Amino acid sequence: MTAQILDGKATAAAIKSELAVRVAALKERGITPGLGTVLVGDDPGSHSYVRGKHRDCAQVGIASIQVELPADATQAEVEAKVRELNEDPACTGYIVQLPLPKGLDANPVLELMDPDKDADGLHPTSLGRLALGIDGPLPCTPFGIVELLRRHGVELNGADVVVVGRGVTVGRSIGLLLTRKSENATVTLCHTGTRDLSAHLRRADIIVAAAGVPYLVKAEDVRPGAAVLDVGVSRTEAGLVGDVHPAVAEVAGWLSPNPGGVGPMTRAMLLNNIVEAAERQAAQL
Ligand SMILES: Nc1nc2c(c(=O)[nH]1)N[C@@H](CN(C=O)c1ccc(C(=O)N[C@@H](CCC(=O)O)C(=O)O)cc1)CN2
Repeated sequence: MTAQILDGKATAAAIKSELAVRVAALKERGITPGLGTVLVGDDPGSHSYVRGKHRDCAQVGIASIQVELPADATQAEVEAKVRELNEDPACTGYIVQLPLPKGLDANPVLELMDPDKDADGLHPTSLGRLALGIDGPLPCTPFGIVELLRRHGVELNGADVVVVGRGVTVGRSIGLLLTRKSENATVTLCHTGTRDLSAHLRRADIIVAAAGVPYLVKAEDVRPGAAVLDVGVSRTEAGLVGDVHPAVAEVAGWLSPNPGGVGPMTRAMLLNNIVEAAERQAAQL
């Protein structure tokens, strides 16, 4: 068996075309959505992701506000930038690129954001809304995964989903999305304390590998026909390496590759969150 590809690049392009139409409609009503980004430090991955986010904005007609701080910025300096974006009317939504450099605490920064401008769905209010089933911005990577599966016709209803990794951007929140009535999946969250990871993986209909451990998921861990999404990425001497071993493609029914899978979807759902927030704002006019 060779897995069918869950093509994040093509799916994200289709979503961006749909969003461009909605942005044009907002502009006709005098509303220009604007994405702000706060990028601290010189991590090359974070710089590349943020560049990608602003490139996407230009493609769909969303305005860009870019805030950059050096790696030795203080907690107070980062928080001051967040306060500025809270007050900036041109910025309808924004994100703080994670992780922050060592020595900075992301949680107080996220808490300081205006929840109505949270484009990442990572503010405590947004995560609380998700837990309570109240509409609001959804975390971009989990949202992108759901959308990628949905647009390829991969069944979530009743599926056994095994997630590996408990980071805040994926593992912590994806269970909240996938166990909603609309998705109706059963979710197991595995992490470094999990006793027999292979046993969990082998019974999964869908695997979301978001641990940041090179080739953690091997072909022998995957049930034939399962859908496997490679989310984690590690920078090694051999270049960027995902969490899923290439031989998994011979066993899985569906494979979301890395790159070209969940990454572009994360960016597309960020734009979606910005457009939805602007539409909510337009409905109040
Ligand atoms: N504030 C946030 N920080 C982080 C998030 C997030 O959702 N919000 N997620 C990740 C990084 N991330 C988004 O910021 C991200 C990761 C990957 C991609 C992407 O498009 N990847 C491409 C490859 C790009 C390259 O090689 O440089 C792909 O997978 O094809 C976009 C965004 C952690 N931080």
